[in-house]
Amino acid sequence: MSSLARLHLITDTRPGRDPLSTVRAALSVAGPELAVQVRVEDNTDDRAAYELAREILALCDAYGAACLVNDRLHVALAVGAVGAHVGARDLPVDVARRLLGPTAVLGATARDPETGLAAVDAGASYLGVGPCYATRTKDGLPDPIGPAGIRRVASAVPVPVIAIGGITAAQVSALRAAGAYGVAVVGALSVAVDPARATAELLAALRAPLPADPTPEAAAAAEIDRSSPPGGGASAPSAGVATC
Ligand SMILES: Cc1ncc(COP(=O)(O)OP(=O)(O)O)c(N)n1
Ligand SMILES: Cc1nc(C(=O)O)sc1CCOP(=O)(O)O
Ligand SMILES: [Mg+2]
Repeated sequence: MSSLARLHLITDTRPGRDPLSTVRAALSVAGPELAVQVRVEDNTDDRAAYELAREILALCDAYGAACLVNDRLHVALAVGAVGAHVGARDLPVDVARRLLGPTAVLGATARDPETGLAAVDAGASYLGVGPCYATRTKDGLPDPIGPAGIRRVASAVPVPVIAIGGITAAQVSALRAAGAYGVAVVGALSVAVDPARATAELLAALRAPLPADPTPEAAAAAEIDRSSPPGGGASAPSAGVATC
């Protein structure tokens, strides 16, 4: 895997969900632009977690996508996943880094800049930051932090921030503008009527230029404006801009 994917699909293994078909649909659209995080319910036994991770890793390999395992580092190691994700109630980040080795992808949950910086010091290669918005997928979370919370963490740390919690394609632009490198979703894909289409919409939002980003044409035009002022000759100061 060359660089961290911007779209992370986290598996939904709650009753009535079909994680494998959601992963297949998402991979068929996103290929290597997707990372899949295998996350199982706390009461799922290790054998079932291992079997699911093995199947998902095989699917990811077929599409050149990265497979990460949530919480259970022994499962990540057992199946040969590219990395794992840990949070406050899991093994500490430095221990996870030691177990996974120096080249593994290692995500850590952070909800504030201090926790984020500590996780990076301990070896995290990206941060999962949230909950951005209200979510029904996980109980017991603190209040949503919104794009402002993403900005606080993203502006403080030198690693990619993956925003999480209540995210659909509609929120991606605001989160990217706040500094998120990418997003992680559960429900936006697992409960979608058409998960392939929902994946395409998330990807389109992640690929779209941000409002502040000039188009290549506008950037080129601005470059020409800067180097050749109206009428030619030396640059004329623009109104209200002091020059020395
Ligand atoms: C990308 C990403 N961000 C945050 C989390 C949450 O991890 P954690 O706080 O350990 O909670 P659980 O997912 O283990 O319930 C995540 N999994 N992925
Ligand atoms: C697993 C998880 N962790 C979160 C955190 O903020 O740490 S939010 C979350 C659930 C995300 O699911 P959905 O995309 O359906 O809202
Ligand atoms: Mg965890």
